[in-house]
Amino acid sequence: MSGTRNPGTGLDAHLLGDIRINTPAVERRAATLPVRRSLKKEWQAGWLLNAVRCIDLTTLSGDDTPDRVARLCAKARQPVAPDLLDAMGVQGLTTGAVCVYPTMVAAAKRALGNSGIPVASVATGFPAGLMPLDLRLAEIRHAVDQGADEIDIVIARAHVLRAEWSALYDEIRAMRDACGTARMKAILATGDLKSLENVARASHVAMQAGADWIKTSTGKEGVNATLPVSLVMCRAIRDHHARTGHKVGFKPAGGLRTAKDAIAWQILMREELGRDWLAPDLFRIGASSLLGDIERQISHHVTGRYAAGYRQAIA
Ligand SMILES: O=C[C@H](O)COP(=O)(O)O
Repeated sequence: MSGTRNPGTGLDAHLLGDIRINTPAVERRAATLPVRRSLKKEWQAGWLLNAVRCIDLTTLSGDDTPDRVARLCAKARQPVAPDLLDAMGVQGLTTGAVCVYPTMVAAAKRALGNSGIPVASVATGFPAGLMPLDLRLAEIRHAVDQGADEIDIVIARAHVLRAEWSALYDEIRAMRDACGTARMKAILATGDLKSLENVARASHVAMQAGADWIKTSTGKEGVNATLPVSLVMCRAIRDHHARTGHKVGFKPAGGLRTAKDAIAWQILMREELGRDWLAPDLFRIGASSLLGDIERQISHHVTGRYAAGYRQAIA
């Protein structure tokens, strides 16, 4: 990530109290986003390649093993078949990061070697976050000791649902301190937060507490990333930038499976936040099974036909 980090601010309770969301207007605007730009074919391929470099290629399963993580890392290093990239004149394409559980960080670091691809680790009792705070902080420190470059924390949803904003702020601030030089993504688990107002409030608290990115979901909630929720989070990011001058990144995650999804979310970034938010330092897509469809579409762009599924064995 280039540039300075978001240092956060004090907790601004007034701002939280003033938040009002016009839900029908948000839903209408979100519905227009996927159809907003009719992309020329060449541009579509460019947007798909950009999506690849912004993917946090993820495995967060109970049956993860170091071997599976090593295979995922091989895919992160070479996310699209070299012949397709050659045909498009593209070199050195990698995913934005790989994202794993803390016990898999060492295996990911080994497999990624000197590729420069960051390892992101979930922590703080992912996905529910229902562990004592000292254990959640210890888990962050463990992941950082293992070599994690980025930490994806989960917030305690109860603090949002009970409007305990200073407790939420203090916890996230302590997590940011425990991360040290590792960049911190704050997962809001928006599917658990009950209202778009709560999504906006939690976004602001996380940014005020120093989150480097705010992220929609763990992938384990009943409802994961949606465009309306993402729109509300992006507007909170825009507002934070206008107030403080600091740019916070955005990471939609959970349920993003198709090349169409990848393009819709990039249009959202472009329309609501601008070009700066289309690069991996400010935009990541958390996904375990998106890359396969993107590669299929790229293959179709280059060869005029869809490749067989076995060519995109992972992700
Ligand atoms: O952070 C990433 C998510 O856990 C991925 O969710 P997914 O498996 O639905 O792509």
